[in-house]
Amino acid sequence: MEELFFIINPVAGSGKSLSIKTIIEENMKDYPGGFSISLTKNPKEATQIAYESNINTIIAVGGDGTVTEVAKGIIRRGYGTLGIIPGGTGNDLIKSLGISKDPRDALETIIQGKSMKVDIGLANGHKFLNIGSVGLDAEVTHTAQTIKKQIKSGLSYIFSVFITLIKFKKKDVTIEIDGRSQKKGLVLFAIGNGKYYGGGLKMIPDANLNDGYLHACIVKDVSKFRILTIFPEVFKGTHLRHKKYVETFKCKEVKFYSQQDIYMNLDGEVFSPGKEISFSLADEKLSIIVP
Ligand SMILES: Nc1ncnc2c1ncn2[C@@H]1O[C@H](COP(=O)(O)OP(=O)(O)OP(=O)(O)O)[C@@H](O)[C@H]1O
Repeated sequence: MEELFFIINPVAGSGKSLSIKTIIEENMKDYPGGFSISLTKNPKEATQIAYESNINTIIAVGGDGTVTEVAKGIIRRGYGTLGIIPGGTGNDLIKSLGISKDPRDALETIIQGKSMKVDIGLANGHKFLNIGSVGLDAEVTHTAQTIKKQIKSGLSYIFSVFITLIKFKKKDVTIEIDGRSQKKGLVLFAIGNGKYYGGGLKMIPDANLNDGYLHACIVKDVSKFRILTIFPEVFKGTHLRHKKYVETFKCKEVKFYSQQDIYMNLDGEVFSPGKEISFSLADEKLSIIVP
């Protein structure tokens, strides 16, 4: 049995992750491989801690933000396996991986140590694991990061949807999918390897983490009333049945040109890439512990 290294974000899930420290200490005390724990002291620090560690298997204890940060450290280091114990307000990636949201069960999965190699997304050179998006969603995430300071709840994302919708204008874009170009007015474009984002929205139900393809969902230019009627269906993934407004595809590469400056959301982090984004898959994969 190999040594395990846990990186805990003590503020994730408003302290839920910190409470998992005791669960780890109790359940790991007789673990033959040995273990160590590090608590992050500052935002983004998990990437550097993972990068500097020489322990092969590193477990992120926190929300999707912490998971992405630890993953980036492992990818930059060039070797190793990622484990996840969910302790955040948002843990969307585990839903695509089949990892339990119960920390004890998730720890049991880690001890069993079965892993799978997942695809890594690339967007203008930035790596991501779950979903990248442009349009309404990215603007919602931008708003959510502002209002989250006031509303400490998974519902902050839902509130942000309504606030952003009021001022939202469609995006005029050209999308080049594996070399085939089409002009569109769109509300939302989401692409990646995971199915869920935004705290439980099943945006790309057909996505697959390890099939070597990017999976995308486009919500075309529709009225705000129509968006409001379709939106609740995204929780179940049944929005795909509205084929007139919602389109899905899988591909190797997407080039995205917008007439307006846009925001891009990559695994919950908002970027301002200007007017052009290129989405593809990295050459390497990431090993993640799964049930
Ligand atoms: N010690 C720390 N103090 C403050 N922020 C931290 C600390 N350690 C990590 N962070 C930051 O906390 C943020 C949120 O982490 P994470 O997504 O894992 O938790 P969460 O509770 O699900 O978050 P969110 O409120 O975004 O849903 C990350 O951006 C991370 O960089």
